Amino acid sequence: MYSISKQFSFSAAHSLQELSPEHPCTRLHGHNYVVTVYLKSEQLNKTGFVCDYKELEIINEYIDSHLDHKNLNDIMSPLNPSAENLAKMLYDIFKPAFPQLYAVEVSETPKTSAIYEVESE
Ligand SMILES: Nc1nc2c(c(=O)[nH]1)N=C([C@H](O)[C@H](O)COP(=O)(O)OP(=O)(O)OP(=O)(O)O)CN2
Ligand SMILES: [Zn+2]
Repeated sequence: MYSISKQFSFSAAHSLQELSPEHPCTRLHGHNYVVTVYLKSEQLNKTGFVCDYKELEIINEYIDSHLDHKNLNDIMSPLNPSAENLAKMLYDIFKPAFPQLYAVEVSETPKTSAIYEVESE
């Protein structure tokens, strides 16, 4: 099995619900998000690629136009804009265009990340 990944970044704000009132993440704050998409295939195309990284440019375009410098609470409502929910949302958006997509990772800080991954199809 071959696997490839590509990273994209954007800046956005959010506040998290369903936390104790004293939790700092209930307040509006921002992150420099990093999104990593993972694609896999048992076979390579004639170029020797799972998929040309260049084909993933539409992911960049989506992130730039829909997520960058936005409030994720507006975009993801009624979902809580956690990294986990954002990873699943992006998987569902990009899967139709990229059937080899099997995971999306969302990192809010250099020390944390959440992954939505489909085990096997
Ligand atoms: N499982 C999750 N936990 C948390 C999420 C999340 O999306 N999923 N999000 C947050 C906050 O939005 C934010 O990411 C804060 O994270 P945290 O690691 O607490 O950030 P800090 O910089 O404050 O961490 P330090 O403890 O200072 O390293 C919270 N949890
Ligand atoms: Zn946060």
